[in-house]
Amino acid sequence: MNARVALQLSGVERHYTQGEGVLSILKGADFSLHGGQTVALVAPSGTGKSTLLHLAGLLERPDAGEVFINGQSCGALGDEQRTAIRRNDIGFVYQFHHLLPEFTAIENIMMPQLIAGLNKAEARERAAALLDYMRIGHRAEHRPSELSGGEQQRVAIARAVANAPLVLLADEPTGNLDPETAGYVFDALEALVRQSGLAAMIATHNYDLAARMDRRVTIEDGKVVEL
Ligand SMILES: Nc1ncnc2c1ncn2[C@@H]1O[C@H](COP(=O)(O)OP(=O)(O)OP(=O)(O)O)[C@@H](O)[C@H]1O
Repeated sequence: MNARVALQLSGVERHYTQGEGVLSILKGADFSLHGGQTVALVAPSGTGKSTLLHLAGLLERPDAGEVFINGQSCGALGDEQRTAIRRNDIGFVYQFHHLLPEFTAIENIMMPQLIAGLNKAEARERAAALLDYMRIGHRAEHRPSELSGGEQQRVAIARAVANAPLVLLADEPTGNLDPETAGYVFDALEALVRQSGLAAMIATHNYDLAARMDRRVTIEDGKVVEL
């Protein structure tokens, strides 16, 4: 295993104001994840899984504490630098694929690479390789509406890793799939993580899938706890 710490949260706090009161979701959460490692985030609804993923993915800023990506402290960085890290080092997969409906599967995977500055030929070549790796090369020219749920999620995973991120964050990536489809989408995700050495944190309510990951954590009293 790659011993590099790809993602670290240190003393992270997140509080939301709700009317007159304050809802404290994270209260000094510590967590770290190495390259090549998978961790399942399994916690009851409303305990802060999405909040944790958003903070780890630099989509939100913590009220206190620090998020490190590949050893770099991100709190003091400006929005532009955070966006650059998010674009280059972090991949996201959501429960619903969020693919662009008017573009084909391969174009959806090319998009983040073009934004990152690759030329079209390079982006297409990598997108095609990822589609093959996810065993959906034959669906490259189809639009999302012409793909099954499992195929859409595999395209979304390929898109998330198109720029070879260090960290993959997934929020219920198989949540809207039947168990069998969820199983093979997860197989593809797992193979990709092993092969690429990225660090993956996957929020899931599926205990069978969680059991297959290297680690399992939950959120208890605003802290990240190993299971
Ligand atoms: N912007 C916000 N303002 C106020 N409260 C918020 C905000 N975002 C989240 N919350 C609250 O914080 C709590 C944690 O939300 P979060 O979405 O992180 O939970 P979750 O564990 O991902 O839940 P689920 O499994 O249902 O998706 C919830 O009670 C939610 O209502």
